[in-house]
Amino acid sequence: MIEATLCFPLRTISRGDDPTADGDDGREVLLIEKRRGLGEGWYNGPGGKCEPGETPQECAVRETREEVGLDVRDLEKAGELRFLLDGEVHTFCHVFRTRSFTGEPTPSEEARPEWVPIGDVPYDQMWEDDRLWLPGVLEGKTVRGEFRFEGGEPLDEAAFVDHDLEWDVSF
Ligand SMILES: Nc1nc2c([nH]c(=O)n2[C@H]2C[C@H](O)[C@@H](COP(=O)(O)OP(=O)(O)OP(=O)(O)O)O2)c(=O)[nH]1
Repeated sequence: MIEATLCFPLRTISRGDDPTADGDDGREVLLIEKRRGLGEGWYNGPGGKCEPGETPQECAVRETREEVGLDVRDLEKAGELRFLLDGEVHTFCHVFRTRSFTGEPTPSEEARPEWVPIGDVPYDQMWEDDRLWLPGVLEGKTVRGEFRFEGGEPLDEAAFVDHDLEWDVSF
């Protein structure tokens, strides 16, 4: 089983009197367009696999720095997601969010970062399950989820079959 993390940096920008502004109140999330590996070509949060001896928080901080050059702090645990492939746990993913960071998002070989208004998150260019749990995570909720895929490796080519979700959990 792979242990992995995702980190969603959040900010609120001032939109002044912009009449075209939608209902996000200027709230944005830093997404990446993944340039290689699992989920290549899709949008996601920064993140990746935990290294031996590393806590999930340490992993999320390291991956965010490596992928987009942002130093995140004060991570808040927002979710635990289990991805099953053909009945076996394939990946256990810890999800974090934070409003504390320093640095400027910078592209790397792995990722192209982009601030996205939370009402414009491109769910049609993301893992199929993300539309089920990410909106709640971006609204400040906590979630525990299980997502079942079938069809063999790699996970990002398997078919998403069904899921269970529990909201407002404590970690
Ligand atoms: N949003 C979202 N993320 C997912 C899903 N399934 C899944 O593995 N992930 C995440 C967990 C990890 O952060 C990431 C995959 O790990 P990774 O980025 O290290 O994978 P990789 O193959 O590129 O690995 P590497 O060689 O670069 O270390 O994708 C999903 O359904 N939705």
